[in-house]
Amino acid sequence: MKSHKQIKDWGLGLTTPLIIAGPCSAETPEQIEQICKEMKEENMVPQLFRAGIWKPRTRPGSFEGIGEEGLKWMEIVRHNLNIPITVEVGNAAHAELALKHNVDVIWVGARTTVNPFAVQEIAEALRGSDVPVMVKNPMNPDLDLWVGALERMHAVGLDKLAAIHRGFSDAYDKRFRNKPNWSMPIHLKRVWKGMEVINDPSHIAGRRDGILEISQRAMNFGLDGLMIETHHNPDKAWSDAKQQVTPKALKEILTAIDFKEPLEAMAPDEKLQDLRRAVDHLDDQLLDILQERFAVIDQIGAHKREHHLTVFQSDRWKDVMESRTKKGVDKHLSEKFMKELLYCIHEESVKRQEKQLREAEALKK
Ligand SMILES: C=C(O[C@@H]1C=C(C(=O)O)C=C[C@H]1O)C(=O)O
Repeated sequence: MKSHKQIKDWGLGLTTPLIIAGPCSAETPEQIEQICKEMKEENMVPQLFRAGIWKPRTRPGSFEGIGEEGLKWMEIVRHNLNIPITVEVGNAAHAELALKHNVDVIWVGARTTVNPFAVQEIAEALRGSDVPVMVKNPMNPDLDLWVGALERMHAVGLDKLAAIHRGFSDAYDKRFRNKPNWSMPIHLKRVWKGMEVINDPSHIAGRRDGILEISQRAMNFGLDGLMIETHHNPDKAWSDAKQQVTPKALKEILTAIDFKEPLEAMAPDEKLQDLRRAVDHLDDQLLDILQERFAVIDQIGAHKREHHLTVFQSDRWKDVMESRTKKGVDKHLSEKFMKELLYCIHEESVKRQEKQLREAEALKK
């Protein structure tokens, strides 16, 4: 897999869990100054200060960001708090301006990640610089698109990379502003070894009282940091008012989180090794059972071929689904898990039987 530099090797003195905080948008020099002041007073200076300078808005008419002027205020923050700064870029012009103002870390937003043209344009604009780039997940849960955006950065020589999980747009589930998909960062870490994923609970929850819970879950899953929108007067913020927290509330949230240790960093103890051996053994049994089940499925397939029957049998399938789901639920397995598992098994069954049919037909010819 592509080699990249992890957050600790970006040369900015950052460590994980990386805490990034700052307002959704830079609004005025006074606003930025006040946030810094309260961060200092609360002894809650993050490792990296964020602010949106250009805001991609769903509909025209809302605040679209202060523009280049805000970058000058950000440079003052760096001086004032003595920490690096990060802003979002959405096109090549933004990227060039960010470099001109020595922004320490650049991030690509979800609405940009979905567009490979825009991502490529940004990558080209950053070519030759050594700036670290964090890529937010695309709006839709498409792992390849996310990985692809990171690859585009890597291909122009940018090797200080990280990802941000900010959740995914969902038409129906309105419990979140952007629904988290915890498997997605785990898959990303699997396909790109060592890729760190920061979590953005502000955009996932969409409301400040949901931030702690989402942050805790992100830490439970082993994500590598948090980006939390912070404003001295959240209710009066020019964008994302509902999801921003004060520096004081940020401190309370961070104090309440139980930060977990990544297990990879230490050797598993005896107890854990024993339990894992038990899991290994059970998985072997599970595979034997599956092998047996598919052997019977193949026999049913042969029977269907002889008797000219279709592979998919809806009444039987409905019965299998309902009875197994109920049995699973009685054994404290979730209904969702049971259905997903059974769908998966059934799909494989009908594919195998259909393949048998195709092969038999090919032999006849
Ligand atoms: C095995 C069969 O073929 C298909 C596979 C099923 C399964 O995996 O349990 C059930 C119904 C069919 O759609 C069958 O007809 O019994």
